[in-house]
Amino acid sequence: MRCAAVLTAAGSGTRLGHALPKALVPLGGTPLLVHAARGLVASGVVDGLVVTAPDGHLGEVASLFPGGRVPGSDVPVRVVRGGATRQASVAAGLAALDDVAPGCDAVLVHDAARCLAGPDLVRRVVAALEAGHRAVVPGVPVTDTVKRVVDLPGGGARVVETPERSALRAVQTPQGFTRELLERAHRLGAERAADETRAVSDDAGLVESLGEEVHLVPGEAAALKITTAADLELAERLLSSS
Ligand SMILES: Nc1ccn([C@@H]2O[C@H](COP(=O)(O)OP(=O)(O)OP(=O)(O)O)[C@@H](O)[C@H]2O)c(=O)n1
Ligand SMILES: C[C@](O)(CO)[C@H](O)COP(=O)(O)O
Repeated sequence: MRCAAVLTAAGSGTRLGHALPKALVPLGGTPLLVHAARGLVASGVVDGLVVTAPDGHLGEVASLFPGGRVPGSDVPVRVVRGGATRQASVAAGLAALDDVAPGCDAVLVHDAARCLAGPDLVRRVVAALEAGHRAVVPGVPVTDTVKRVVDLPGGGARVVETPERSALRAVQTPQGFTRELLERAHRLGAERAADETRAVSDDAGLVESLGEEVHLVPGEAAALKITTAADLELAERLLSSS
């Protein structure tokens, strides 16, 4: 199996509130997106990488990959301009796959924001693809009780349902797909984007809307998504204790 990865790094990081776009924020002195790229490559199962960069930062992102390679490896990198949404950024990345891994038949989609995801996690996702699954997500059990709510007209919200917790998983990235399935799911996603009221927040969600099966593999705590300043502090502690 020939596997390429799309590393989504084009978000602004509004909830983090840093002066830099989130993927360029340093963790232990190294930008989040470089940590994430190294984690993918350390798995030994990624043949090429497309990075989606924030508008206005393409040169800066490219300079993090001297010679067009992930530092410390010979894995080729192409930097492309991301889109207005994560979904649009992934689609832009998919269009460049053949520049880094011509003819690849599997794709990982990974968030720069999950910068500490480790090589074992990446290998678990790819092993499930190699075993014949066409869509694979890593997930961890949910530890909070989750409520479905509706907003009230005057403000606040009302609980309408408590889903059975044992059946819930918080899903992470990298998510893995056969290339054919992911490209088909994104074509459908682009068609629906204009009139869809409920945005799909991950790639597996697009695949599910095709009626295709998505396989779950165990996730890991280190693959937390850096969303807020508190997440960044936690990641700093995890990094310095590793
Ligand atoms: N238009 C976008 C939006 C997000 N992303 C990437 O998708 C991942 C997950 O997105 P999220 O954590 O929501 O990042 P931001 O959109 O930057 O965060 P915020 O919503 O707080 O602005 C991140 O690695 C982010 O860089 C992207 O490539 N293109
Ligand atoms: C793809 C993802 O990381 C899976 O948990 C998540 O859906 C991204 O969500 P965000 O709101 O774009 O951070």
